[in-house]
Amino acid sequence: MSVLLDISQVGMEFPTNDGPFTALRDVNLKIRKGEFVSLIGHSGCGKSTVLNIVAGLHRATSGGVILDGREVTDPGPERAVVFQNHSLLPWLTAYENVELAVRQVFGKTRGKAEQREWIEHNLKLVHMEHAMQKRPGEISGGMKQRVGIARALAMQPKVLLMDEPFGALDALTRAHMQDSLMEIQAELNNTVIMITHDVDEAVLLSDRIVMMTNGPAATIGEVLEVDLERPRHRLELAGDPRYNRLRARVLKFLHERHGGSPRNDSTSKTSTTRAAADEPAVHEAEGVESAA
Ligand SMILES: Nc1ncnc2c1ncn2[C@@H]1O[C@H](COP(=O)(O)OP(=O)(O)OP(=O)(O)O)[C@@H](O)[C@H]1O
Repeated sequence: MSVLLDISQVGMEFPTNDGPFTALRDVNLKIRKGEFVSLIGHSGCGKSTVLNIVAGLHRATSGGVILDGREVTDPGPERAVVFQNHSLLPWLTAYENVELAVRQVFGKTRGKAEQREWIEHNLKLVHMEHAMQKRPGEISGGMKQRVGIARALAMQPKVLLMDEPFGALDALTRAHMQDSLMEIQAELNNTVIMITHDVDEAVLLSDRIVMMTNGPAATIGEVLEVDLERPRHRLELAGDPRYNRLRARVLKFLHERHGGSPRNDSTSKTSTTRAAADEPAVHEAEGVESAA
């Protein structure tokens, strides 16, 4: 499989009142088409900065990002972003929020009826067909995130960027959303980069988990291949020793090598000690280049 997204030697310095602050240094990652990659690391290590650079919202101060052969210099519809807080326009219905994005991307190439069909199709994908005419103020947090995901999918992006998309949801809603995302992924095979603080979420959803070191000058510490077959079912995986080894590997990185603890408390359930017995495939940062 060929590389779709190439993050190469990315560094980021922010100007501050105390002089330049180096948030990222030498971030290298190649992502293949159809891959689902999670970024995990302690709060403030630079995950959102990486995502924002890929989105074109920030310009890296060194290195750069190539998407499908073109350098990323500014935001564009081929890189749709789903934020933690839905970012829907409150005065528009769910349908109209998706319509806005569809018009932006397909306004000139698809007729009105075709656009309507496409909007409805994407709202159906996220199980929101029953609430298409509701405004964000009239639906739950999980439903708002579903609309945000429908809006992003409807743009048919080359890469879908998700910044803690389920971080503000309760555990049960979050689990439903993860299952929905896996279903959608099975159907569409999108290329996804998702930031998460939840180790279970990372293992359940990802093909690879990219673990970032603490800042300043954060970089990629390790990359873990999640070679669990799909479809994945959370209940079956809970008793699967491979799942637990992968989970423990991420926890080990977060707790032992880099101190502190991730924000999401679902990470505190399993001890890290079993990871050593039969280590899953882990690449040190340098190995990322050759792995891709
Ligand atoms: N515009 C900015 N100016 C100065 N420093 C910044 C700016 N944006 C981010 N930073 C700093 O860069 C570092 C990385 O921030 P970033 O938001 O990318 O981390 P994160 O891993 O996404 O954090 P969290 O998990 O808490 O969302 C932090 O130390 C942050 O304070």
